[in-house]
Amino acid sequence: MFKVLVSDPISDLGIQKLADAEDVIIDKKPGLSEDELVAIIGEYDALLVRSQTRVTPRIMEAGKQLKVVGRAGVGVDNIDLNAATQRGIIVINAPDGNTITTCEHTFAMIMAVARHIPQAYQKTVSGVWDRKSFLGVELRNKVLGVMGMGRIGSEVAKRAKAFGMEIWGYDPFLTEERAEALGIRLSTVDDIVRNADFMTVHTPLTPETRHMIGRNQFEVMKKGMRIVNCARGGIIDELALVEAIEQGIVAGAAFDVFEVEPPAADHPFLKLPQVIVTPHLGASTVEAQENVAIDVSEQVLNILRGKPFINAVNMPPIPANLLNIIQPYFPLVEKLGNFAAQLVEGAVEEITVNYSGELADLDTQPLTRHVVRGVLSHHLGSEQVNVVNSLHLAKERNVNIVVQKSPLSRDFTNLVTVTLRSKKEERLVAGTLLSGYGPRVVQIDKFPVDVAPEGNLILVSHNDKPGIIGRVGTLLGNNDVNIATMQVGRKIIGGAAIMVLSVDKGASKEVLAELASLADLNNAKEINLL
Ligand SMILES: NC(=O)C1=CN([C@@H]2O[C@H](COP(=O)(O)OP(=O)(O)OC[C@H]3O[C@@H](n4cnc5c(N)ncnc54)[C@H](O)[C@@H]3O)[C@@H](O)[C@H]2O)C=CC1
Ligand SMILES: O=C(O)CCC(=O)C(=O)O
Repeated sequence: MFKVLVSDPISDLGIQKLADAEDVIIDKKPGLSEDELVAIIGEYDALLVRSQTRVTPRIMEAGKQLKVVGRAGVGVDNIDLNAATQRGIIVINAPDGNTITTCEHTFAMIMAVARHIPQAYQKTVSGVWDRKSFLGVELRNKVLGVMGMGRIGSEVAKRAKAFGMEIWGYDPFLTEERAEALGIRLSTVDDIVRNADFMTVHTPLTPETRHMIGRNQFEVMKKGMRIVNCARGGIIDELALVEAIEQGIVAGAAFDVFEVEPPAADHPFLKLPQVIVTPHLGASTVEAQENVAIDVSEQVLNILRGKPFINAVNMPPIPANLLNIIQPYFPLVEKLGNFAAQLVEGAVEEITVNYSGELADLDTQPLTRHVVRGVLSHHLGSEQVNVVNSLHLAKERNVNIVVQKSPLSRDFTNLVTVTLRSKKEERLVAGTLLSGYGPRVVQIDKFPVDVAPEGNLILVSHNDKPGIIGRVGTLLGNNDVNIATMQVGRKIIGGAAIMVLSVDKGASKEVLAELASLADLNNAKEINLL
C-alpha cells in the first residue's frame, strides 16, 4: 500500500483517480506547519502540494520513504529541488493544466488596470457616484511588452492580438520563426522597457529574472505605462515600482504575486491607489485546479507503481518517441551495471558505457542513469539510488562517468557495454535485447556468452581443460545446488575460459570457496540479479 499526503487544498475531483486506486491511501492534511510535517512525513510515499507548503530539506530528510513530491501547478519554487535530487526524490509538476486560466487572469488584470475597475467598484459600492476619477485607456494600438514567451506568455500574446495590440516579446528561446508565427515582434528587454505602454512578465523567478525590471528599467520607461505581474513576486522590484509610481512614470500596476506572500499589512502596494492586487489567484479556476490535480495524480501513481512518467522537474524530460525506443532497455542496462558491480574488485572509480548500433544516434542519458543506478545500488541499496539521483550520487563519490558511442555494432542491432574500472582491475559486461528472447548478456570481459541476466548466477573463471565441467557439476550437486543452465565461453582452445551457471538457489560462501579450490579453477563468484 502506498501512502499519499495531500498538504494543500487540491481539487477532490482531480485526485479521484488516486483516491480510487486500490494500492493507495490518501490523507488530506492542509495547513500543517513545517514541524508538523516533519513529524508525520516518515510514513508517506508521496506528498502532493500546491504553492503554500514549503517542502524544505528538513521535510525531505524526515521523509524516509518519500519517493515523489507532486506539485499541482507550474512553479516549484516552494520545493527544495537540490535536497530532493540528493535524496532521490522525484519532483513533478503539472505545467499545462493552468496555462489558460493564468493567461485569462493576466488579461483580466490588464483590463482592470486599464479601466480602474476595482477602484471604481469600491467607490461605487461605498455610495459615491464618481465618473471623473476613472478615465481609462484603450488597449487598441498600444504596445504590449511580454517578458517570457513560454506557455502563458504566448497565450497572453494571442489574446492581446485580438484586442488590436502590438506585441513585443522577449524570451531567450524565442526564435524569429516562432515570433513570426505568433505575429509578434521579437525584441530585447531594453527595447520593450523603452517602448511598452503595457508590460506583463511571464518568466520563472531565477537569479537572472530577479528584479529584471528594477530602477534602471523604470527610469527609461514611457510615462504613463502600466505593468502586470501574474508570474512570480520578485521579477519586478516592488520598491523600485513604488518609486516609479510616485514619480508618475507608471500609471498603474496589477499584481497577483509578491516578493513575500502574503504581503505585510503596511506594504505600499496595499495603500497606493494606482496598484491593484489579487492574492495569487492566477491558477484559481475550477477547471485549472481539476486539470493540474488530474495531471499530477496520474504521474504520482506511475512513479509509485514504477511505471514511466513525465514532467519530472529534477531530471530532464524524455520525449515520448525516444521513451518508446529506449524504455525496453532500462531493465537490461540496469542489470548490466549491477552485474559489472558484482564482478569488479575494489572501489569503482570509472564507469564507461558504450552504446553501439542504432542506440548510438539517440539521447542515451536516460539509459546511462539506469546503468549508474545498477552499479551504485549494489553497494548503496536499490532503495537509496534511483534514476533521479544516480548521476548525482556518482559525482558525489568521485566516480567518473564516460559515455562512448559507436554507430556500428558488428553482431547486434544494438549493444550496450559497461566497463567498470577500480584501482585493482577493469571488468566488462555487454548485453543486448534479442528479439524473442529479451535481455541477454552477450559478453563478460573478453568472453562471448549468452546468458539471461536474472536470478542467481555463479561465474567461474578457469582453464579450458577436459573434465572441469564435470568437477564443478559434481561439487555443486553434492551441496544441493541445482544447476538450471550452463554457458561456457573461451577465446582459444585450452586457454582461459569462463563458465556461467544459473542455479536455483544461491551457493554458500563455503561452497564457493570449495569451487575456487578445484584444480584449474581460478575464481568462483556469485552474481545475484533478482
Ligand atoms: N499566478 C499564478 O497563480 C501562476 C503563476 N505561474 C507562473 O507563471 C510563470 C510562467 O509560467 P509558464 O508560462 O507556464 O512557464 P514556461 O516555462 O512555459 O515559460 C517561462 C518562459 O520564461 C522564459 N524565460 C526564462 N528566463 C527568462 C528571461 N531572463 N527573460 C525572458 N524570458 C525568460 C523561458 O524561456 C520560458 O519560455 C512561472 O513563473 C509560473 O510559476 C504559473 C501558473 C499560475
Ligand atoms: O497553486 C496555485 O494556485 C499557484 C499556481 C502557481 O503559482 C503555479 O502553478 O506556478
